[in-house]
Amino acid sequence: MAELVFFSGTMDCGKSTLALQMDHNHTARGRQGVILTRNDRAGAATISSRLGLRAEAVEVTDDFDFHAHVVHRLSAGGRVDYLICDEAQFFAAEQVDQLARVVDELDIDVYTFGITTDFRTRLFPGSQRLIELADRVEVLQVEALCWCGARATHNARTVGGVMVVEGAQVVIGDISVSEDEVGYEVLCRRHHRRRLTAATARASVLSPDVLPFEDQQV
Ligand SMILES: Nc1ncnc2c1ncn2[C@@H]1O[C@H](COP(=O)(O)OP(=O)(O)O)[C@@H](O)[C@H]1O
Ligand SMILES: Cc1cn([C@H]2C[C@H](O)[C@@H](COP(=O)(O)O)O2)c(=O)[nH]c1=O
Repeated sequence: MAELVFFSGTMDCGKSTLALQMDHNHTARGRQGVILTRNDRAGAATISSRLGLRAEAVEVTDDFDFHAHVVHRLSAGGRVDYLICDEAQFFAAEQVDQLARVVDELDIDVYTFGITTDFRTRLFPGSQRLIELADRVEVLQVEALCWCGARATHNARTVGGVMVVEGAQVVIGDISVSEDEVGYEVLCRRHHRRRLTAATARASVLSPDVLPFEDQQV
């Protein structure tokens, strides 16, 4: 029986790498799939991983209908055994419902990949609907780490290394960006709550006005 699976985690935990690996493994066994994504950092109609892998993909737009897209391919004589859907947090809730229809009515496996929460720790609409509808939610095994060494569970948005809490939900970006750019950093919940990024933690340790690092409740 086909299934709808949501592989989730923080930014930089290997989701796109896993998506490309899964596509490779299925293709190697003669299965035919379609890769789809929305707003990849590398540009439109592309899926990219920080390990250097990338592939062409179908770009999902606001008015894209997953069910209609697959039916169209099948009607044109194509074969579709599975869908790989990256950056699924950016999909609309209705689009996730369409993915569930693809699984249930067309018996096609749908593997989705995305971050669950935004820089304010709120669920993205696509992720929320996937958690509600998926047959399985899988948390990636490769753990991204907070600067303190604990497992990173949350995504912070930064400007010049300082965490910000105001702004649009969607701002395409990356970790490790230059000082003046909007970027992201993964943190444990404790440090996300305290808005303590690697840069601000370093600055507070270096400041003569604060207690030594180990004496602080960080
Ligand atoms: N130079 C490197 N050497 C080994 N692994 C790396 C390197 N750069 C990135 N990675 C791995 O790639 C992961 C990020 O993969 P990616 O698929 O881009 O993540 P995501 O899609 O979840 O944001 C990192 O967590 C790390 O494990
Ligand atoms: C937390 C957060 C992230 N984003 C964007 C930033 C990136 O373009 C993607 C995540 O990509 P990754 O492959 O998982 O690294 O999401 C955003 O728009 N808003 C946010 O709050």
